Amino acid sequence: MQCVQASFRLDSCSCLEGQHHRGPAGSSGFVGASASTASPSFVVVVKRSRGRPQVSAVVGERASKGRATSLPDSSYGRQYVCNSFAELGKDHDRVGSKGYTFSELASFGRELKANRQNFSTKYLRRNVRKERRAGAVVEATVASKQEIVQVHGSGDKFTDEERVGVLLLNLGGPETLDDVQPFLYNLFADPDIIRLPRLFRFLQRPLAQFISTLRAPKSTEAYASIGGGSPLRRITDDQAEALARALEEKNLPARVYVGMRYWHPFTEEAIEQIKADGITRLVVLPLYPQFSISTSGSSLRLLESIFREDEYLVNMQHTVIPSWYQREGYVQSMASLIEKELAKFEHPDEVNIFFSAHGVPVAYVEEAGDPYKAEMEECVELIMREVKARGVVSKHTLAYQSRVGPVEWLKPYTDTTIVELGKKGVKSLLAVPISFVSEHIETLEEIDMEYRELALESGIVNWGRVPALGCDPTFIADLADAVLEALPYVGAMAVSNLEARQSLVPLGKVEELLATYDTQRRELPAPVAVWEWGWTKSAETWNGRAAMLAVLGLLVLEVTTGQGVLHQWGILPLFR
Ligand SMILES: C=CC1=C(C)c2cc3[nH]c(cc4nc(cc5[nH]c(cc1n2)c(C)c5CCC(=O)O)C(CCC(=O)O)=C4C)c(C)c3C=C
Ligand SMILES: [Fe+2]
Repeated sequence: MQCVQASFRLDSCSCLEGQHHRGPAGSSGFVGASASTASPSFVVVVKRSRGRPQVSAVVGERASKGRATSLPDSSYGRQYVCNSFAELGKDHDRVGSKGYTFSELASFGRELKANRQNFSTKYLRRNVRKERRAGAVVEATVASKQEIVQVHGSGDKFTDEERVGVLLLNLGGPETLDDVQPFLYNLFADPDIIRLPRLFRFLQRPLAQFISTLRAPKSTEAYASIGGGSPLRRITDDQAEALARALEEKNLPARVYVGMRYWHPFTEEAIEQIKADGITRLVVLPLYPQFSISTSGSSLRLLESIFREDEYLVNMQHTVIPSWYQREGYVQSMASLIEKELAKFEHPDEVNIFFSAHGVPVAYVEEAGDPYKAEMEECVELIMREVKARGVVSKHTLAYQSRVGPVEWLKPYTDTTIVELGKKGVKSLLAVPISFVSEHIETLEEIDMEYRELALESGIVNWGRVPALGCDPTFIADLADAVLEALPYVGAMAVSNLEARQSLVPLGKVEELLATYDTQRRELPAPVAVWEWGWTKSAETWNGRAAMLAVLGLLVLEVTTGQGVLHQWGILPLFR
């Protein structure tokens, strides 16, 4: 076997017997230290990277400095066993396209050696899959736990470089009016949206069917009034594209994926794409500035269950940015939008800056420990501090909108607060949607139509609304910075890295994250009990409650008798 001479001295190295291969379209390889070879210190794999053969993997023990950047073409596809890194050239400190130092590679090698079992199974399988996806013909050999591990392939699309992915998580919205009811079903079937006591969890899906059917006409009308569907997918896709561009400008080529919780493209679809693209490092970024169990929490819980069951994903390095409302770029861009809209009023100083956040049931915060309210209040404070620093003296208010169902939600409610402000003589109001970064049904219909009308009826004369951030350049650049800052934590284990634990939670620890927020996962507490006659909120509350009780009663009857509407629809046999 002849050893190929490279620009470095390879006089004391040898090509690894039976381990080199060069397919017609080039080759790539992965190799482990061999117990059967004559006690080599390192095994070096040469692959093509950016058109040039480069050392792409080294497995060994000793650290030294050196670089192998100008290998001859003939070395491509070969693997060498070397006794020291000095053989690969002196005076250089980086190796291959990954830019690893030799000492990093050596510790990599040590790790592999220490975990030979891991190396020869999980790690190998992952590499085989990557090669296959790149169109390579792959042969893999695991001689034994202690023996040579080897993958040979042909196909040059795959390079050994890291592939960074960013997964944007969002809620999703119906794209057509026909989508409304199934979208609502998905939403209400989520145990993080309707939190049933453990004993009643089996009712989740029938209840979701029931509530979504009841709510569909009202929601359909709302979606019809904003053009027949939610703009969320289009806006989120635009944000993903803008983020990818911003990352590229910051020298991080990355693919950005969109994973929606309740409608297309579903999180599961995004994950399939991430796998197909062979992403090796993933940053998970929920598009909600503030964390809530019902939004980011729900998406992360879903992700975690997907990750747990998939070997590729279990092995993929990742990290999560749970919330980012306190980031300077986000605060600045919100302040700029507010400043710009305020300037449109004749007397900006007299305008009430009215932050309207999507609500959550009080029980989420008080019973389950959802940090949403605290994060929201801090977020508003940070934005107002920035707005005031720019010379604005207007007063501000925070209220919560969009409540659904018969329980108590975070107060003050947006509608009652608008009426109260009107009564107090406020004449100018600037609505600021704060819990979401895209236009959606609750900005376009609820704020722009319902609340505007209510405000005008309540004596407010001048109405304005701050647009959602969308693709605001400062905001997108800040998201890109958040991703860059998160990257060093990718793969960092919370247990061993206190800093990572405090600021960013690796996905494997989402359960821990939620456990902090959602300590006991208790059922919803008894709802408000003030009765008012007429078509009032409390009447709605009681109607809702009565409907809920009726459904429960019917379900119990159906389960015990085996007869009823749900059996006719074919829903209940699922639970037999
Ligand atoms: C931070 C934002 C959001 C929180 C918190 C939130 C909690 C939450 N939402 C519902 C019920 C519904 N939400 C609906 C739509 C919807 N919700 C959010 C954001 C938050 N939800 C968005 C961005 C959207 C709109 C998507 C779009 O299509 O544009 C809907 C459907 C619309 C409707 O019928 O009103 C429901 C229902 C609950 C119960 C909840 C907390 C428990
Ligand atoms: Fe919602």
